[in-house]
Parts: sequence; C-alpha cells; structure tokens
Amino acid sequence: MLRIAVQAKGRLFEETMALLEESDIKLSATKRTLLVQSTNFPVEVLFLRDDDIPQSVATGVADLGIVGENEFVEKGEDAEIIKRLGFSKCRLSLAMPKDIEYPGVEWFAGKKIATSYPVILNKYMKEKGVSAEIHVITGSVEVAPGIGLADAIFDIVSSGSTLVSNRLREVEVVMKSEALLIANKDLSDDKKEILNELLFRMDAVKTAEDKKYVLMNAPKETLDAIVAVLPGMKSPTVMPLAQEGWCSVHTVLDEKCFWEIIGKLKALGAEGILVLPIEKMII
Ligand SMILES: Nc1ncnc2c1ncn2[C@@H]1O[C@H](COP(=O)(O)OP(=O)(O)OP(=O)(O)O)[C@@H](O)[C@H]1O
Ligand SMILES: O=P(O)(O)OC[C@H]1O[C@H](OP(=O)(O)OP(=O)(O)O)[C@H](O)[C@@H]1O
Ligand SMILES: [Mg+2]
Repeated sequence: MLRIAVQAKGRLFEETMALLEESDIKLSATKRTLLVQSTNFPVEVLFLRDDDIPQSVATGVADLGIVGENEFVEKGEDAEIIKRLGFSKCRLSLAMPKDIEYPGVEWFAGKKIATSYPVILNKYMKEKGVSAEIHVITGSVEVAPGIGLADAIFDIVSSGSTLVSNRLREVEVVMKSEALLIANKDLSDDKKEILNELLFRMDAVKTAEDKKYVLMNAPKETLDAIVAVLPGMKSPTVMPLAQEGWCSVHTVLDEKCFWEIIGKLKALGAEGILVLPIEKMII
C-alpha cells in the first residue's frame, strides 16, 4: 500500500483529484475523511494542508506527495522530485506600489517586505546583496502595503489580477512553480513497484492531454499530400470510403500545431473533419 499526501482543499485540490481519477484510481470517499483508501488500486490518500506535505513525505508519514514547487522549496525537506505535473502553474514575485518608480532590485534595500515565503526570499536577497526586512504573514499578503504593514510584497502571482486590484506592480520574478509529485527517498521495492504502475498511468493521461484524435474524409488525388502534412506519426490509418475516389484518414494531432495543420488539410480538400479528445495514450 502506497500513501499519497495531497492538499485537502485549495488551489491544488481539484487537479490533483482529477489526475488520480483519470489514472483510474477510485476513492471510496473524499469529503471530511483524512485518510481514504482506493477501492481498486493499492494506494491510500492522505488529505493535508499543503504546508505539511513536504515534511510528511520526507519523514515517511506519506510515501508520495503532490505539492506546489514553491512550498517544496520553501520547506527544504529532503524528498525526491519524481515528476513535474504541469498544473497549478504560478510564479513567486516581488511586487511594489505601482505609482513608485522602480530603479532595480536595490530599491528593496532597507524596505519591509511581507511574505509567506521567507526562506526563498531571504536566499534571493542574499544572492542580490540587498538587505531588507522580511515580515512573515500567512495570507492576504497583497493587502500589506495598502494598510501600511509593509513597503512591498513577495508572493504568488498567476494572472496578476490580485496585484492589480491592490495597486501593486510585479517587478522581479524570483521563481516559477508548478505542482510536483514528490516521494520519500527510502521506498521499499514493493512500494516502488506500485509507484511505477502509478507513473505509467499518469504518463498515459499526460501524454493524451494535449493530443486530439482527428478523422477526415480525403480525396484520393490529394491523399499523398495530406499524409505528408500530418506530423510525427509512423503512418495515419487510411481506409476506403463507399464513395469512389474518397478515403477516410485517422490520425493523432498535437494541440499546439492543430489549427495550422487543419488549415492545410482543408486547403488540400479534406472534408468532414472530426476532432475527438483522447482519454489515455500509451506510447
Ligand atoms: N493563483 C494561482 N494560480 C496557480 N497556482 C496557484 C495559485 N495560487 C496558488 N497556487 C499554487 O497552489 C498551491 C496551493 O495554494 P493555496 O492558495 O490553495 O494554498 P494554501 O492557502 O496555503 O492552502 P492550505 O490550506 O493547504 O495551506 C500554492 O502553493 C501554489 O503552488
Ligand atoms: O495572480 P492571481 O491570478 O491574482 O493569483 C494570485 C493569488 O492567488 C493566490 O491566492 P488565492 O486566490 O488562492 O487565495 P488565498 O490567498 O486564500 O490562498 C495567491 O496567494 C495570490 O494571492
Ligand atoms: Mg498552505
């Protein structure tokens, strides 16, 4: 049995649960229970505050954890990063009142900076050779300058709208962050085997995420040109249609180059293009 520590509620919760569900890990209950067993896979899920996840994994209370990189780095606990999960993407930035001119990082010298990430901020300031007063608060960091609690802040930024609504301006990006899968460094062989199966499933979900299954009707005279436009596949599936001179082409397309390729396919006479999501992809 492998125990995974995940955030009980907050910014990581929904995508963490979606990843487990898409990996076909069914849970008997998820509400108001701290420890929930899977009904179809040898894992149990421990619901914690994200602050406590790095330590629970480092000490072996949990075998795995899903936590923001910012929190993992801040806590400095000894656990292994197994996989970058690509969700809850954000950055840790320094921000200051938007109406004041910003000459460079030396502006922060002697200033009071409110943050929930003192370790990361302290390290950055040392590297820059700037000495500032770090004021630790656990939430609502962005309001600190407006109420005279600090001159500036160091906090999570994603869309930037919280900064804007507090009349702040992002001036230095200190680190980028995303959700991480972390593991205890001393997993038994049995646990490693379960982890490998879990990774196999997660990879199949992740690989499928930015791919689409595309079907189209293609005129036979442009078929070679259509096949040449389709990238990265060994060969698309080509099947004859009942209508003379036409065939059906099935392939997998990367979402990134999707619109560009669809445009070329249409120009080559492809019709009836169907685009379907892919649930899992094993390559
Ligand atoms: N606006 C955002 N956009 C994207 N990711 C975010 C955003 N805010 C936070 N995150 C990421 O999600 C993690 C959890 O954020 P959340 O705000 O839920 O934490 P919290 O309030 O400390 O929760 P907890 O109650 O578990 O301690 C952060 O550490 C960060 O990695
Ligand atoms: O750049 P933005 O898109 O505005 O996101 C940044 C905000 O998101 C997070 O807070 P959250 O909304 O999770 O609330 P919290 O302070 O209660 O954690 C974070 O602490 C920032 O305040
Ligand atoms: Mg927290």
